[in-house]
Amino acid sequence: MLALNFVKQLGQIRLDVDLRLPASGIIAIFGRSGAGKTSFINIVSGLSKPDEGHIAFGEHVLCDTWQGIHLPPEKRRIGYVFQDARLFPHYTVKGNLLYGNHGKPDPELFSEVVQLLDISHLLTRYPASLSGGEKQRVAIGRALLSQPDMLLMDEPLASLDLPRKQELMPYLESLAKSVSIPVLYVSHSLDEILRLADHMVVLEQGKVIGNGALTDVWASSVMRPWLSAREQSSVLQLKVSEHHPSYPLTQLCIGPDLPLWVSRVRRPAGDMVRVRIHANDISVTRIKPAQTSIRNVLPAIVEGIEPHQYHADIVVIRLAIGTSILTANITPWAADELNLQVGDKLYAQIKGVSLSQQDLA
Ligand SMILES: Nc1ncnc2c1ncn2[C@@H]1O[C@H](COP(=O)(O)OP(=O)(O)OP(=O)(O)O)[C@@H](O)[C@H]1O
Repeated sequence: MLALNFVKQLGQIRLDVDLRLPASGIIAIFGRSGAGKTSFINIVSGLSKPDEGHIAFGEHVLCDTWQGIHLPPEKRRIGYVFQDARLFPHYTVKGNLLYGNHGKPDPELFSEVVQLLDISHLLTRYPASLSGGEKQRVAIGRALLSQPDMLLMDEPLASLDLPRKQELMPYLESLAKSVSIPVLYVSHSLDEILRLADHMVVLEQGKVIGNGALTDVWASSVMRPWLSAREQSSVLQLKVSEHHPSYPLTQLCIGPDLPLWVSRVRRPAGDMVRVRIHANDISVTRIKPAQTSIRNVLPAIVEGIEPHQYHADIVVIRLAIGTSILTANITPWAADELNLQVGDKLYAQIKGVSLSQQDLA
């Protein structure tokens, strides 16, 4: 477990953090510009000192202002990937990768990292001849080869144009699936976070206003101001049940005896996949429709009904389906005509389910 408890005055803003974070997986640090994200990870890395605080990874205390402990960055066993790759221009890619190991890495780890990031063909090249995405892959490789206990990534895609972002994303997705250390990943891109993170921390004006599993934070009211009506969605982690024998479809399990059919995924039964269901893609009906083209018509119970905070033409319905909660956007007219009440039993028709590109067959 990563225990972070510190305060630091940053001009007008007081950064005030008290968190216990998981010991592995990608932990997104999200918030507006100026919320304190970079200051937060600079304190974890040791580049900056808190006014007061205690930071420990398991038994390893990195900082304790009361005991006078403040390990310098190089003693913290932390890998850091910045927005710009910051490679040494006079070293080849291989030289850059070996920098943190005094030229002698574990050969097995070296080939694993080179393979993960697909950089074997770049090893003899110099940074000046690499694209922005390739440079970032090398920077990530260098950080991993230093065998850190923790990785900090501060907007690693921010300086790249869209095609380069798309080029790097599959490597980050592979990294996300393979890391066994915590990765603190600063970003203000919700798309990136949805594709990569397991856990999410939301900062506002230096304070932690959201912290937990990504699916829980995503469903919480904390995220409302960031999502337009079109982007409002539920994010669920569901188990693969089976693949359709005739059609390119896969059945996921959204609850006991509740199948959710999605485009075919490339994972075997039993694996978990993350899906996103937009609130605008769910409609509700009191009677189970017969002979509909929509494959996913599921029994649901109304858990909540509230007007949309920012859109007068939308009513947000929270639906319990199996063990999941989904939100649906409907018009106030439809809500009145259906005379919806909390506790009502309905059918939810789900028109679309998005999956990550990596999960699709
Ligand atoms: N050493 C400092 N002295 C005074 N103010 C500071 C200091 N460092 C940061 N700040 C202020 O603290 C706030 C948080 O800055 P920080 O860079 O951590 O935010 P951020 O969330 O990473 O923003 P961005 O997304 O724009 O990078 C900003 O208002 C910044 O101006």
